[in-house]
Amino acid sequence: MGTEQEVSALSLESVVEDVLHQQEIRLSDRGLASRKAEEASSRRYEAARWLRKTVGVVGGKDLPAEPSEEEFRLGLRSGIILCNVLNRVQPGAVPKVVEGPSDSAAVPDGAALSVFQYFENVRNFLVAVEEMGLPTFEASDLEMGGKSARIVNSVLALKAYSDWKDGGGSGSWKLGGNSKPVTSGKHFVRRSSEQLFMNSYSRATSTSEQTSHEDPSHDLSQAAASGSFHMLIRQILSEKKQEDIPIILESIISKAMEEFECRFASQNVSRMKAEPEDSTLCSSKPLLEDSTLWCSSKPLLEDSTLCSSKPLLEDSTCSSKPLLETSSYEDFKKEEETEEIAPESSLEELKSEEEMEDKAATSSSEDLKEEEEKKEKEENFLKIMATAKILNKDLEEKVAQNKKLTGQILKHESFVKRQEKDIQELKQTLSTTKEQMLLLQVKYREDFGTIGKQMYGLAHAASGYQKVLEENRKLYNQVQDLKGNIRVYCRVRPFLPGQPNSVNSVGHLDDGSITILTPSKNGKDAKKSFTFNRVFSPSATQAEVFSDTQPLVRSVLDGYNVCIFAYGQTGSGKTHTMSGPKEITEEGMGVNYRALNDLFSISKQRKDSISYDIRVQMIEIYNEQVRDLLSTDGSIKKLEIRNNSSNGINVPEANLVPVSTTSDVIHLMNLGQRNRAVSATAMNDRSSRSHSCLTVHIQGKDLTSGTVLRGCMHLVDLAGSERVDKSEVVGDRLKEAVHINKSLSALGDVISSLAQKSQHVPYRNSKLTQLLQDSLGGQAKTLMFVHISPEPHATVETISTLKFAERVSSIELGAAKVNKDTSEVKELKEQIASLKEALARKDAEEDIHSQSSSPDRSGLKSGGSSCSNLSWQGTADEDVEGIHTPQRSTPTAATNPSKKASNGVSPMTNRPRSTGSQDGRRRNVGGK
Ligand SMILES: Nc1ncnc2c1ncn2[C@@H]1O[C@H](COP(=O)(O)OP(=O)(O)OP(=O)(O)O)[C@@H](O)[C@H]1O
Repeated sequence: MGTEQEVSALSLESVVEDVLHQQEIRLSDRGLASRKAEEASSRRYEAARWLRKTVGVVGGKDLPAEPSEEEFRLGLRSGIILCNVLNRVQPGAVPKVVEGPSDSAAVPDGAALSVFQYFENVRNFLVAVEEMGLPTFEASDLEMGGKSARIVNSVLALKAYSDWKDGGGSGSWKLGGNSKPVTSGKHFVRRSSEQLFMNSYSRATSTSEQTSHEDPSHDLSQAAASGSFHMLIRQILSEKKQEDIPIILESIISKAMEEFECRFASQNVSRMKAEPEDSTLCSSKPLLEDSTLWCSSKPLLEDSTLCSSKPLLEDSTCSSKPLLETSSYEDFKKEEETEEIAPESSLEELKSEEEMEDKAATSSSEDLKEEEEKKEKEENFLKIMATAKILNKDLEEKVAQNKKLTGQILKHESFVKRQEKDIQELKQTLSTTKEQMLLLQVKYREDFGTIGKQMYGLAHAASGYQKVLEENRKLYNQVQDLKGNIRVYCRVRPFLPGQPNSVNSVGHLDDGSITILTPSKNGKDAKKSFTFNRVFSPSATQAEVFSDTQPLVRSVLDGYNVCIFAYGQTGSGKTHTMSGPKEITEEGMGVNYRALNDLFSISKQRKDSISYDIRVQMIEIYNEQVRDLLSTDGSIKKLEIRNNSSNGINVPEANLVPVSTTSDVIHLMNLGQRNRAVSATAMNDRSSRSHSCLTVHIQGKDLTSGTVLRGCMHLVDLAGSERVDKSEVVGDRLKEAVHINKSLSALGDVISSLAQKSQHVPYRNSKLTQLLQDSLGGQAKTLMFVHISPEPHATVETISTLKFAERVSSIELGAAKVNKDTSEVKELKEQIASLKEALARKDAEEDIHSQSSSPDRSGLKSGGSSCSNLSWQGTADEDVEGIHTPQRSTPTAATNPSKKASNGVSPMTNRPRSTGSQDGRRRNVGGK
């Protein structure tokens, strides 16, 4: 509200100020102001000189002879000079003059007590002067600058009165030359002097508390007098309601306008009525003219409504007080008449009147000017009216705007109400939604519970499915085991660095089959496909290769015999698969290392239930000689292979080294590699010139039952078959190649026999077949890695190799059996052994006894020996098929002439051996 009030007040004030300012500018344009100033100065000097002359120095301070307006005002401010001079003129007029300090400068102007006392003086002076019927002024005129004119007038009137009195006081005294009897009482209708003073005083000390807000026009007059129009408007509006402001402002303006119009009308009437007596009225009342002029130059601020602040104006011009004061032209006329019927004037007075008339005549031109000025003032007034109308219009517009704003506020209010209603509805919806959410949560929880149960069932079913799958796999393996098929994995070597690799003999390859291309052939001969248990591409890693081998390796710990052997053409990657590259890295480690590491970790896992003893042998068959690769004394001993060993060790003379860590294995492998016969050939710069065999012997004792499990694993890296024309070997290398090829050929024969389920299997045709007899024809689990090279020039050997592998994979060995000795079997074995020993001892004793009693019996004995030998020979015969050829040869040659034929020459003789071999195998199984 404050801002709007201020704006309204300011706009109103600015309009008024603007008009006043324009008026002043016009006045100054005509030099009126300067003229008035000159006139005022001369009158002031006159008054000052008279005062000085009459009272001299009063209150310790002299009044200058020609004081400035300020000096004049300040000089009389204490009222002492005024009271003194009045007492001189009219002794006793002011009974008590309050004297101030001798030096008024010593007391600050603002000292409250002094000021109050001074007001007392001034008040007394003004009352007295009023009583004398002389012109007065207002106490506040002494306080404010620019207000000395009325003081001067009053002083000069007193002077005139004094002069009149000094002149004898005859006749009636008249201000300005017109006789005016002091004793005749009041010559002008006026309010009481007390009221006059109080009005003056109240304005001088007016505060906001003293201002009535009930009547805006009154406030207007008050404020205009105090010069704080802006403050007033603000004050009026401060306590009003927003919607009342335009109405109040409108009321102020309309009152102002009414006042203007009234005044304007009054002025016109006044002028019209004054015109016939213009010469007398105007010429005889210079003071009145001044006042009129002053009054009309301040139409708004100091108009008739503000008359209370202009006693002089009230006194002199009724026309300026049409509303509040009762003075009017009629009154004025009456007074004039009263004056006219006053006591007769003296001759001098008449003279003076004549002079005045003359003066009036001479000043007629000035009157004309005055008339023009008045007209101009009227025009100005009309302009002010127009401005006021514009202001009114502005106000009306503002009222309209206010109404519009009020409408908008109402709209907003209804909008806010709607919003509140919406919010309530939303809150309702929210609470409903919350409830629904809670219900949903409960339902979801239930659903989740149900889903959880179902999931659990599914998981159970899934695990069951996994179990079934596992079972299937087991069953498949069991079928494989029962059939005793030799597993065959095929691995294709990648092209070696620097080799031309644009043409590849391997056409197609997947997990279980491989197709070899023969570009030289056409038609269906150009492609040959083979199927194996597993086919590894050239990119297969060592780890991938081993992962498929791992289950087989682990079965050693369960008491099975396992044989893994690498077969292939020279340079096809056999050594790489079994041992790894020349520089062994963790990723490059071959099956040998990985298998042993795996055995170690499993045995550690089972250490609480089974105690394992792991030992290794490493031998090679070089030029048909068995050599110990773990020999540390540098001597290469020729070793024998025995297949009837009860402890499963076929080469008992070879070093059997216990191992328990990977580093042990690495150490042994390095030793074996160093001892192995390796040479560079045209096909392979590090060609193995021997078959090497790493044999792992494991014995596990069940810590609970005492059952002993024995497993044996042969990890064989065969020497590569080579076409000597291609390998370009001569001398020792050629001899090696011949032996290698011969042993591989013997292996091929054994495989063929086994594949054809021949009754005779020629194991003893080579050391290699003798060594692998248990694995190829026994209860072992056997895996062959068949290696091929991708080079096209090796295609013939590749196809031949793969055909051989196919034959191997068709071999059915029968179910592998666990080498498990229960304690009862052990006992029985021991009993058999002791009985055999006892029988042998008895036989020996009997032999000695019969030889000593009868020489003929020696031949019988020999025959008996032969039987017994037969009996032994049966075992020996097994040895013939197996290992103990030297032991076997002597008794066989001596006791069984057909033995020679049994060396694979005659199928007839071969059959019982073969059966014996099969029986031996069975016995061996029984023995185990
Ligand atoms: N899978 C393979 N990845 C990378 N290189 C291989 C792979 N197989 C073999 N080689 C490399 O081929 C070369 C011949 O391999 P390796 O010596 O193992 O053949 P081999 O069949 O043992 O030969 P030989 O019968 O003459 O002893 C070696 O340099 C070997 O590192």
